[in-house]
Amino acid sequence: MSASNLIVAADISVSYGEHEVLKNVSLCCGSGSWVGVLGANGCGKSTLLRAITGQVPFKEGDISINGVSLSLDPVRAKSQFGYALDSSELPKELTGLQFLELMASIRNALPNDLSDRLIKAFHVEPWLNETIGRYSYGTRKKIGILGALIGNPSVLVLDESINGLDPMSAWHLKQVMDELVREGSKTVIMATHAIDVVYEFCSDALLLHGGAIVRSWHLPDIKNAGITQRQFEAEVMGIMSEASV
Ligand SMILES: Nc1ncnc2c1ncn2[C@@H]1O[C@H](COP(=O)(O)OP(=O)(O)OP(=O)(O)O)[C@@H](O)[C@H]1O
Repeated sequence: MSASNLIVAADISVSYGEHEVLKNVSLCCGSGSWVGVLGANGCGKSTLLRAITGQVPFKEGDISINGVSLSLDPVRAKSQFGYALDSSELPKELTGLQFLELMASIRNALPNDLSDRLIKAFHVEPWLNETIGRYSYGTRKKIGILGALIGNPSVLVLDESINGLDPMSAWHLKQVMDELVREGSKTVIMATHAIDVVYEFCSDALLLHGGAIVRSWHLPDIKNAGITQRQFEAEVMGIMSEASV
């Protein structure tokens, strides 16, 4: 990964009560990287993203976002990323437009070309003056993604954001994320079960199991070595089934 690390997690552990979900996890995501977090249901992918976004406390270690420590300066650290809110976390009583305006006011930002482009590409314009509670699952996902992009943050955190989008919207989202990371100044971290998307678009992949990162890949290296998507998928499945024994 790149020398300029926008997300650094050093030796963090996260528990819900007595249940320890992440154990001494460390990772670095450099600028210009798109990191896919893979793993079986319940392995802790969302928990890792919640720790990175300061929504669950971690024990030991630290997390820094764009060089700002979440423990020492949580407000400034949280201003460094855009997090695509889960459809269940969105304020149902606000219209889509009010939600986007709220995000813009929190981030002291104006709507930018990118949000305008995605609003059109996602075909959400007709919904912007409706309350979010009336949206379909996919439309709520789209508004969450649009909210994350407001203010042009250096770090984008996506939790299963492609899941539930119609194919055209998913295609636009992948293109936009690809363009953003290729510009070189951003990093995207994305929890997903879509191994095909990880193979095609991500620069790096991590596999979580048993509360730990059990394997990581730099995708350009494996592609240069001639490993196909099917072989990559088979390798991931092999490790997941071995790890489950
Ligand atoms: N708020 C919570 N309180 C208690 N336990 C929780 C909470 N959130 C998650 N867990 C537990 O933590 C573990 C990891 O959950 P998490 O949602 O991070 O997994 P995941 O890898 O994102 O799963 P999925 O692929 O199904 O989305 C699970 O055992 C889950 O039951």
